[in-house]
Amino acid sequence: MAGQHGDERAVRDEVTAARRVVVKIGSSSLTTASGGLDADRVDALVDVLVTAREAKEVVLVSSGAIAAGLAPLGLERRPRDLARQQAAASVGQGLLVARYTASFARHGVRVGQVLLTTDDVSRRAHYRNAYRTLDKLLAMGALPVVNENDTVATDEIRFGDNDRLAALVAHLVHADLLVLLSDVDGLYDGDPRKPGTRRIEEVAGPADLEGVEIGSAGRAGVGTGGMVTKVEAAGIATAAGIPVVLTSATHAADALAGRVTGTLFHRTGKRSADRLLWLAHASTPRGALRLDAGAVRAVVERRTSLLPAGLTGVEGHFAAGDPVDLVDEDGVTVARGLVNFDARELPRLLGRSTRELAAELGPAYEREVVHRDDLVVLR
Ligand SMILES: Nc1ncnc2c1ncn2[C@@H]1O[C@H](COP(=O)(O)OP(=O)(O)O)[C@@H](O)[C@H]1O
Ligand SMILES: N[C@@H](CCC(=O)OP(=O)(O)O)C(=O)O
Repeated sequence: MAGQHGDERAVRDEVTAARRVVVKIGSSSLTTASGGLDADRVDALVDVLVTAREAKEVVLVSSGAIAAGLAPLGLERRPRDLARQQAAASVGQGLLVARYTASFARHGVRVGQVLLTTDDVSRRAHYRNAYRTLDKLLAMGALPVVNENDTVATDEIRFGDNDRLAALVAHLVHADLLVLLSDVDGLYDGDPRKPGTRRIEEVAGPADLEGVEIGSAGRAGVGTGGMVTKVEAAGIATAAGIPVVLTSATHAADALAGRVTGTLFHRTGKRSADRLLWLAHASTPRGALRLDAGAVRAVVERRTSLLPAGLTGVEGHFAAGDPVDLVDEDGVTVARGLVNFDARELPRLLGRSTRELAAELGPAYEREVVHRDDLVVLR
């Protein structure tokens, strides 16, 4: 696929010119074979990021909290249960950030730790706040080090992998480039441990991924999603207008300087309305609202708010502000949105006009069930 696309040069130029970059590094690139953080590898990454900062603003999304916490807690491998993973993350996150703080301090650079959950990025007030904090850190010359807030995230609301988190952070901070660093130097057309597989140099769109065997985590055993989550993350970022370079940590300097390395994913879409990307990819629906055919047309085609008149059913236990799926009469999900009512309030509103409800129950009931600004169409 290399060189087949006429706009390759233009995309490479964009990569070189990127002013704000999100770099994500996986656990497998930060740990030693025997477990624990590898100070030399952290230092090597930090040196590259410090050089990149001469021309760009850099946000680092770093995994490694769980991996760093294993040895200090006497664990031989990554535990499967959430509670022990969270205990390891709690111990490891402190060690990880201490390591980055010391390593960046060699260059006089301050780091700021930012721990995010899915709620922080799918609810409007939290989203704005996360953006403001990251933007301010950059403006004040500090380097944000982002990770998921592993110790408080429950199974339902976890990202679980930092690849998708990195794609969403790239969108959140309005980055012009996402660099995913792993222990493998790009996307291969099959499991790179098998002889005969080849690195794919460019992915111009989903068609270039047909027939590619995208496998799970590698031999280090400390990573989570393998290539699957990296390709998903690249899909999210490129659809939102951000090109992605996927390569190994050892090629980080090349990637950041715009030299040809790893796999380059071209952007496939334009920058989308801010928070809605998070709503589609970061939130877990807490319930479902069933819509009649007229409401489906209004929401999907005319992009209007969802009113109680178009509702025919409610499922799940959710509170006002939670993400819910909007499903059609056949049960197919057509959109996702943040609902303005608790689940228990909705049954009495089904099929009623807002005017009728306001007259009967008071002006608070004149509001939309889901406002169009809080709604993302999924089909
Ligand atoms: N098609 C593929 N191309 C490249 N790597 C792949 C592919 N399929 C599976 N992998 C595996 O994915 C691993 C990277 O994922 P992971 O271990 O989760 O890394 P990280 O800790 O960097 O997030 C590689 O080491 C590789 O063995
Ligand atoms: N938040 C977790 C990250 C999990 C994760 O995505 O790991 P990886 O696949 O190595 O990027 C941690 O810090 O251990």
